[in-house]
Amino acid sequence: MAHLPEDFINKYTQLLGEEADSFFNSFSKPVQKAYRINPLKAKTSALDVPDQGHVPYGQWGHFGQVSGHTVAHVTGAVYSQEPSAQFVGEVVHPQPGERVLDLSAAPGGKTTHLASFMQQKGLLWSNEIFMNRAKILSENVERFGIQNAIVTSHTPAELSARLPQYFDKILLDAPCSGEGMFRKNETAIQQWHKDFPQELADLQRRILHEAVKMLRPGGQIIYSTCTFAPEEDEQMIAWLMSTYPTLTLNTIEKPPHIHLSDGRPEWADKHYTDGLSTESLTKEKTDLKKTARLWPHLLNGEGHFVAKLSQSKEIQKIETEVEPLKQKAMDRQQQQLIASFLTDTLVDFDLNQRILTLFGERLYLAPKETPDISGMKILRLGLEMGIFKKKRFEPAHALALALHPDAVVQHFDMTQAQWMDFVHGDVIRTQATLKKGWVLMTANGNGVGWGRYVDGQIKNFLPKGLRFALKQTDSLS
Ligand SMILES: C[S@@+](CC[C@H](N)C(=O)[O-])C[C@H]1O[C@@H](n2cnc3c(N)ncnc32)[C@H](O)[C@@H]1O
Repeated sequence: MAHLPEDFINKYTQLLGEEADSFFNSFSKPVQKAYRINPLKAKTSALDVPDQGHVPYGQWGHFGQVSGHTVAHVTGAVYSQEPSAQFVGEVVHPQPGERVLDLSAAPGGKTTHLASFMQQKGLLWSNEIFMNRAKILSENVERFGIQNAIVTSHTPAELSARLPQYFDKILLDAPCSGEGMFRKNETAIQQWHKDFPQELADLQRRILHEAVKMLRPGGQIIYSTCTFAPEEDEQMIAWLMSTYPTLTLNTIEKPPHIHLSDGRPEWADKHYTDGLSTESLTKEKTDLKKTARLWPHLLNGEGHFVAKLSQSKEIQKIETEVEPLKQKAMDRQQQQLIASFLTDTLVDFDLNQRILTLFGERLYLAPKETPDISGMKILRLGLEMGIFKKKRFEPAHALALALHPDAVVQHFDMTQAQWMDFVHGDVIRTQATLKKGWVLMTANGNGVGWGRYVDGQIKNFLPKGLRFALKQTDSLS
C-alpha cells in the first residue's frame, strides 16, 4: 500500500466512518490504465492496442495500456487517460460549433476529449499557465489532429481581461491537492500536508472568479478536481453559488451501473468535522448531491469530483464586444504558392468558415470565431497549414496529423519495415507509382507525417524532435 500521511488517514477515518477501511484498502490495488479512441482520425478500429473492455462512461474509452512508440499513439489514434478522468469530458459534452474554454488544460487529456465531441467545429480554447506545460499541451493537440483549437499560455486573469463573457462552456479542471492521484503518483503523497487542501482552495477561488467573468449569459461552467478534500469540492461549489447567486447547479446523471456517487452536502460546511446532518442544511447545500464523486473503492479508476453549473441568461451583458481576429493576409506570391499546394496536394480542402492568416512566415487556418489575439501568447492558432520558405511552401506536420488519406492527392501506406525507417528519420525507397511532390505517409490507415517523392525515393519530413528508433520486435499492428 502507498504510505498515506497520518493526518490524511485521520481526516478520512472521521469523514467516511464505516466506509473508511474499504477506501484505504483501495490504495493497495493496482492503478487501472485506460485510453480513448480518437474519432477525428480516419481509422478508429483494429488499432495496435490492447482492449480490456469499455470504460463505462462515453463511447471512446477502453481499459488497457498503450505504449508511447506504438503506431496508435504516434498517429494520435488513441490518447492515454485514466478512466475516472474520462468522466469529466462526458460532463462537459460540448456541441460542435460552440465556444469552449479549457482553462487549465495541460497536458491535454480533457482538451483532446472535448475536441472529440466538437468534430472540428466551433472554437476550443485550450490554455495552460506554465509555458513548458503549454508546449506539451500543444504537441498533444497536434498529434490528436485537432483543427479548431487555439492554445495559449496565460494566467486566468490575463485571459478574462481579453475574453469577457465569451464562452458557451468553460472547464476548470483545477490545480488541486491531488489526493485522488495518491495511488498513481508518489509525489502527490509527498507534497500533501494537512493545510494543503485549504491552500489550493484559496487558489481555486481566485481562478473561479476569473472563469465566471468569461462565461456568456446562459453558459455552463464545469469544475473538476482529482481530490477527495471537501475544502476543494463541495465547499468550493457552496462558496461559488453563494458568491454568484446567478449560477445554478445542474444535476450530473448517475446511472447505477457506473457506480458514481453523489456529492456530500454535509461536507459543505467548514465545520464538517463536527458531523452536521443533512437535515440541518439549507436547500442550497443539499443541492450539492447533484455533483458527482468518483471513489476508487467503488469503481475502476482514481478519485475525482465534478460539478456543473449554469449561468443565468438574464445577467447583464458587458458593453465592450470582443473584437474579431485581425487577419494577416498573404502577399501575391504566397497566395500563388498556397493555391498550387492546395491543387497539387490536397483534395477538395474546405477553407470555408475558417480564416487563413499568417503568423510570421507560418500560415494558419483559424476558426472563424477567433477573436483578436494581438499581443497574446499563442502556441497554436487552429490548424497550422505550413511555412513559407523563400519561393516554396512546406506543409506543417500538424496538417499531416489532421488530414485523412482520402483528403490528399497521394498517400503512401507504410509496411512494418518502412514505418521503422520513417520514425527513425530515414529516406523510404519505393517502386510505387507516385508523382513528384508531397506524399502523406500513413501507418495503419492514419497520417503520421509528410514525405516528398522524387525518383523512387520519399524524403522524410518527420520533425527531428519526434524521431525515434524501434527494435525489430515492435510491430505495426
Ligand atoms: C489537473 S491539472 C490539468 C489537467 C488537464 N486538464 C488534463 O486533463 O490533462 C491542473 C493544471 O492547472 C495548472 N495550474 C497551476 N497553477 C495554476 C494557476 N495559478 N492558474 C491556472 N492554472 C494553474 C497546472 O499547471 C495544471 O496543468
